[in-house]
Order: sequence, then structure tokens, then C-alpha cells
Amino acid sequence: MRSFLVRSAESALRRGGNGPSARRLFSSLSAPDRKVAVLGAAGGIGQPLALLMKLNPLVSSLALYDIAGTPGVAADVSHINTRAKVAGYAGEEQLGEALEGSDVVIIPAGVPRKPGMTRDDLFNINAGIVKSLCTAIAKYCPNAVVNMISNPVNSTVPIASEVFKKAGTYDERKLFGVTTLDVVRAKTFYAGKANIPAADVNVPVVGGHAGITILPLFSQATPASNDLSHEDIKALTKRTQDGGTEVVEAKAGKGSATLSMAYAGAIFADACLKGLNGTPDIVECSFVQSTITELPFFASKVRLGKNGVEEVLGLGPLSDYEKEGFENLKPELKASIEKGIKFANQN
Ligand SMILES: NC(=O)C1=CN([C@@H]2O[C@H](COP(=O)(O)OP(=O)(O)OC[C@H]3O[C@@H](n4cnc5c(N)ncnc54)[C@H](O)[C@@H]3O)[C@@H](O)[C@H]2O)C=CC1
Ligand SMILES: O=C([O-])CC(=O)C(=O)O
Repeated sequence: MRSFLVRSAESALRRGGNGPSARRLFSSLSAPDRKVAVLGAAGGIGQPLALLMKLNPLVSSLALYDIAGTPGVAADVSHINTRAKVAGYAGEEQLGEALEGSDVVIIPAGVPRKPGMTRDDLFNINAGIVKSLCTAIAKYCPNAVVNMISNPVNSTVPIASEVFKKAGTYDERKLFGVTTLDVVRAKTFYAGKANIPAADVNVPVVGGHAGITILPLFSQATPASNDLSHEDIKALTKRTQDGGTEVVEAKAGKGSATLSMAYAGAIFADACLKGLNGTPDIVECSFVQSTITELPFFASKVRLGKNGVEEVLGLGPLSDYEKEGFENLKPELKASIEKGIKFANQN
């Protein structure tokens, strides 16, 4: 039946039926089955992310896991008439079933910041949550690509790597700290200041995902703008670094970025799925195991492929201001990475 549909879609495309619906039909029918699990799916990020993944034609099965509340989210999202079959899983006893067969696991589980807190203040609670979820990933879907959203990302990614190493399942190509929201913000703020349509803009963001460890490379922004002064670039850099705090303060105790994060998480997961499916030239910034600096993990542009990271791309030429930011971020990033590694090995 499926191959009949694929053949029909192919012939419709050949006959010139090249409208959006013919293309959509073809891309979902020709895409292989892919299971995506969202851990923390009943939360502020998890719910809109579940919605966006349900809209992604590359997803054939969507598993929504949380400690509670997921049957409702799953029932709701499952009524949307798109490809993915949705199932909700609640409580630790259902975690294995949620994970089994997953190609991509997205983790937005854990507590968010309140005003006055740093991301590192979340370490004590979120480190344990991430550790137990990664232990289950190693057991039930050791080959899955993992998209870590839970903060502090600069420490939770190293925790995950240690858990996987201990379980004997670590594949450095398949572990990603999601820093896409930094890129999304840098693009938006740059486009606003340079008066360019946001959709046309690209800005790499490197380093990590907290305060000064977030280093947007506006000198490499495209399209280039000659209208921005050094003061403008400094202000854009600071706004990108403080973007999370801007939202935390505006939400005044009701959490941190959820909707823009769900958007960013969906963009990154889509890039991972495209990579797994063999789509060429998929490049996104992400916090990954890296040798481009002396630190064991670093965010930079990464080429995605059938096994996850295909190539960690270098930083490219930096302006003097960016070089200074690059040197300044290393001690904090190093300490956060070491804190995660130490936690995973002591607890
Ligand atoms: N990487 C990034 O750019 C960003 C990361 N974040 C981080 O994402 C995390 C989640 O944020 P929100 O969704 O706003 O928080 P939230 O509190 O609204 O949702 C978190 C969800 O995680 C669930 N959870 C807690 N322990 C769990 C466990 N052991 N297994 C499965 N689920 C569990 C909770 O029940 C809740 O539904 C926070 O750590 C936040 O700092 C937030 C924004 C951006
Ligand atoms: O700021 C926070 O706590 C959440 C986050 O990581 C972000 O919005 O970039």
C-alpha cells in the first residue's frame, strides 16, 4: 500500500503536480519511519514541542513521556491529522516503553529558572534528573541521537556523556546540547537592528549556553551589514547572552523561555532527522564533544549526517572583540563541564 502511494506521489510530481501538497505528500511518504521521544513532554517546553514534532512529516511515531500529565497532552496532540502516531507515557515504569526504538530523544525535563537565578543554580535538581533519564536511554535506545535541552546545558551534556561511557554506549556523534535558541535570538536581534528580514539572516553562535559562554559571531553574520557600529555589536552580543534572563524576568517567576525554545528545539530535531535520513548539507550550531578548542565540549557549527555529527566545523575568522569573548568564556565553560563530569562520577 505504502509503495503504491509513494509511486503515485512520484508520478504526480513527474506530471508536474509540484504544488505544496504534492511535495508534502511525497516527502512524508518517502521518508523512513522515525520515532521521536520527548522526555518532560507535559512541561512548558514539552507541550509546544510535542505539537511541533507532531507537525513534522519526518516523524512517524511520537512518544510523550513525563512523570505525570502526558496522557492528556498525548490525547490532545494525537487528534491532529498528520503522519505521526502519538502515545503518552507517565511515570518511571513506562519510561522504557517510551524510549524503545527511538531514533531521536529530546530532553526538556527539569526545573526552569526564576528571576535572580543563574542556569547553574538549577544544577542540583536537574543533574539528577538528566542522569537518570540518560541511564534509561543507555538501556532502552542506546543508538538514539540525544538532544539535551535541560539546563545547565554546559554541565548536563557532560553528565550525559559520562553516563553513556559508563554504560558502554557512548557515541560522541550522537550527543547534542541544544543551543539553537541562542542562534534564533542572535538572528532576530541582528535582523531587527540591521533592518533586514529575519528569515534571511544567519548568525553562528559558539561556546556554550549560559551568560558569557554564549558567543554570537556577528562578524560572520549573513547578509553582512555595514550599518552597525562596534557599540551596536556589543549591545547585540549582550542581548543575545542575556536573552534567557530577559524572558525569565518578563515572566516574573512563571518560568523561562518555553515557546521560542520549543521552536528552536523543533528546528534542531528536524535537522537531526534530516541528517539521519541522509539529506546533505545540514549544518546547525550545537554544544558537542569537540577538539576545535582545548575544552572537551564546545558549541560550534556542526554538519549532521546519518550517524549524528559528521563534522565539527571550525570557528572561522573572529573579530578582535570576538577573540576577547572567546578567551573570556573558557574558564567558566571549563568549570561547568568539569562540574558535570565530577557529578556523574561521584553520584
Ligand atoms: N537549552 C535551552 O536553550 C533552554 C533550556 N531550558 C531548560 O529546559 C528545562 C525545562 O524547562 P520548562 O519546560 O520551562 O520547565 P517546566 O517545569 O515547565 O517543565 C519541565 C517538565 O519536566 C518534567 N520532569 C521533571 N522531572 C522529570 C523526570 N525525571 N522525567 C521526566 N520529566 C520530568 C516536569 O514534570 C515538567 O513537566 C529547564 O531546565 C530549562 O532551564 C529552557 C529554555 C531554553
Ligand atoms: O534562561 C533560561 O534559564 C532558559 C534558557 O536557557 C534560555 O532561555 O536560553
